[in-house]
Amino acid sequence: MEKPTSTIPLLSGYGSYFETEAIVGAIPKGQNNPQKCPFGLYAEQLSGSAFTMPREKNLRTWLYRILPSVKHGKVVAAPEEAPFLTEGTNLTPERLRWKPLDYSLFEKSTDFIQGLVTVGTQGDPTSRDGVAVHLYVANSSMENKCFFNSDGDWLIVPQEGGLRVQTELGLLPLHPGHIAVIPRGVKFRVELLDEKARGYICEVYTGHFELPDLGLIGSNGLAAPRDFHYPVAYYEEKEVPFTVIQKYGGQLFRFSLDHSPFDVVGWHGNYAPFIYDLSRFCPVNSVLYDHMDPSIFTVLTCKSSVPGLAVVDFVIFPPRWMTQEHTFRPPYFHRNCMTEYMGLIRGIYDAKAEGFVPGGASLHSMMSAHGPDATTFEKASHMELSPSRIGEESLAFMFETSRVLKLTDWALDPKHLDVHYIECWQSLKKLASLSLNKVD
Ligand SMILES: O=C(O)Cc1cc(O)ccc1O
Ligand SMILES: [Fe+2]
Repeated sequence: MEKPTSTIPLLSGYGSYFETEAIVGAIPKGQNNPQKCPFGLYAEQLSGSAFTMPREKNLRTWLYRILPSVKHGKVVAAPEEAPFLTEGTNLTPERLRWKPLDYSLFEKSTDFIQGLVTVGTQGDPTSRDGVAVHLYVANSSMENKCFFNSDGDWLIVPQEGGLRVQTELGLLPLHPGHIAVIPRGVKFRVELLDEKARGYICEVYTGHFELPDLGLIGSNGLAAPRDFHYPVAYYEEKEVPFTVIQKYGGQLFRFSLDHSPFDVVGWHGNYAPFIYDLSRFCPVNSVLYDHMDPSIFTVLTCKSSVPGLAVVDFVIFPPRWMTQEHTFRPPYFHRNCMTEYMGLIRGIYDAKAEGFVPGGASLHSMMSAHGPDATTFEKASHMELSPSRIGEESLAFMFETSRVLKLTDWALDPKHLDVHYIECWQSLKKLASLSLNKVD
């Protein structure tokens, strides 16, 4: 089922080496930094990995722009730019569930940066290791203002409202059901295509998001490299006062420009933002019996230095057929050494009959017991096991992290929580009656 596509031109191929020019000839031929660049452009390198990383992990892009990034005003602290973007300091192993972020959180006009709310953080962006979970809510576009994050990559999961993301490397359309990754350092601004927008963000301070290995699955399946789309070069030549917001070491700073920073006329390299349509995901699962671990649905991973241990995996629970025989089909009861933050883009999640609503979220931290609620357990224990379809209308996701999230005050405020969450398991009954076998 082909969906209407955006008119914004895009490049395709995860991890490819791209060359794109908004004006033919903007990229110098045969060398990166000639004495004089074509059309009087400035050459600037943006490095996403250390210069010396092995070739397969080496990330950098050459930008050919009207003015170099270095021409900007004095940097000043600007915590007021996003008052709810804070470090997490609270620890609790309790199972938590949140209501959807309220659009009236900010009464006035709120852009994507002003409407950021941190749920939890772990690690230290200044030692470049860790993870953070944020939410955003917005009702206005960023005007003559952009943002960049020195601390890591942002994986953005829109839940409501279409966005047009203008990046230094070009334009990206971003709609619910799709995701974007904006790598560390890339400047961007967010325009709203609808009246309001809301979503989730996973930030990694460590490394970068990448496609997971497929192991024995083979060379196809899950997210295919060709379904990742990158921007073509797109520039504006605007001499207007422009504000740049920078996140650096978890804190916000601001500086001004006298021109638009979206002035890159051509670029070549392999370090760039991208989008991915989650409906392109090709799920692989058990086709006979038992419930597989959710790692089978990993779209992108941010690896740690320990083989097989992710800093965070981005996992989805996509529309699919369930065919397992003599199997309890929803997620099992479990305790996990990883921490699971989940969100719902639309529909219903098969482990939770009610309460986990689109725009809401849940957190099951390291070793905290969780699983299907009592209603789901009852139903799935007795249902007839014919092939059944989790329909197009359902899409949940998980940020599964090896780090334990420290929560912000916002996240622990009962106003934002579903304070009755743990009641969903309390009516689980003892089903076994083993007293006959008891040895006195
Ligand atoms: O807790 C959850 O709902 C996420 C999850 C889903 C699943 O299918 C198996 C394990 C797991 O943690
Ligand atoms: Fe889980």
